[in-house]
Amino acid sequence: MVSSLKAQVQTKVEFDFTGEKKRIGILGGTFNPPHLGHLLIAEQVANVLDLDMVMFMPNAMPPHIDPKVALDPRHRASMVQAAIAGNSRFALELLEVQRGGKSYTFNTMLQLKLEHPNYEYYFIIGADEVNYLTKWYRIDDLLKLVHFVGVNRPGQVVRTNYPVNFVTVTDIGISSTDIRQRLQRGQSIRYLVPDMVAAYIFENGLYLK
Ligand SMILES: Nc1ncnc2c1ncn2[C@@H]1O[C@H](COP(=O)(O)OP(=O)(O)OP(=O)(O)O)[C@@H](O)[C@H]1O
Ligand SMILES: O=C(O)c1ccc[n+]([C@@H]2O[C@H](COP(=O)([O-])O)[C@@H](O)[C@H]2O)c1
Repeated sequence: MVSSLKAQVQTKVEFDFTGEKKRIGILGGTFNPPHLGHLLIAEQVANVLDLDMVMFMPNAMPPHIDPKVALDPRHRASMVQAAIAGNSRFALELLEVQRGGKSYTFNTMLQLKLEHPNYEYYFIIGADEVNYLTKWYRIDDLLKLVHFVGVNRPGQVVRTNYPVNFVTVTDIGISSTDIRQRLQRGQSIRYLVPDMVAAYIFENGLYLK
């Protein structure tokens, strides 16, 4: 599968010849802004699945979201960097931000899989996104590149025929939408996001209108 798709990769690929095997979680997101729900699901999935790392991967342009709603990717990436600071198992993956344009996960994972053929990738998604997989770009091909890991999200009942491995995490009803709305109303976001993310938001005057 991977070799037959090599020709489709437009971007520069750096191959990994070490042959090292790793179990890598990917938490892709718009992170507009990142919040404690993201950190919690990454931590708990990493523990249950014994992952070596979880890469937090902000998208450039979310494929199916109004791009006007999402902040500049550089701000979102900076906030992710602030959010994951201090956790040695978490890292920032900038591939989509650097590539720019619409961030289709198939294109991204194809490139990562070519670079690291010995890594097993576990793509973590919340229950809302599990229900949406039918709409993802080249979903059947993507399923050959990654294992999907679904997690529960309050208010979301999962219905899917796709092969998703479910990990039960502590229910946490935080969303970026709610945080943006609180900021617009002048309400506190303390304890919803890490302090460093709140500081970044206030220093840069984000989400005020
Ligand atoms: N509280 C949560 N519980 C479980 N999964 C979550 C939670 N928050 C986000 N996720 C999952 O994390 C991934 C990235 O989420 P995203 O950055 O879009 O945040 P969001 O809170 O869903 O944002 P928005 O409210 O703007 O849609 C998605 O797969 C999403 O389902
Ligand atoms: O590739 C697709 O078609 C696709 C469609 C919807 C979402 N995604 C990815 O799923 C992740 C979570 O998306 P979101 O919109 O909930 O932030 C993020 O990495 C998106 O780029 C990918």
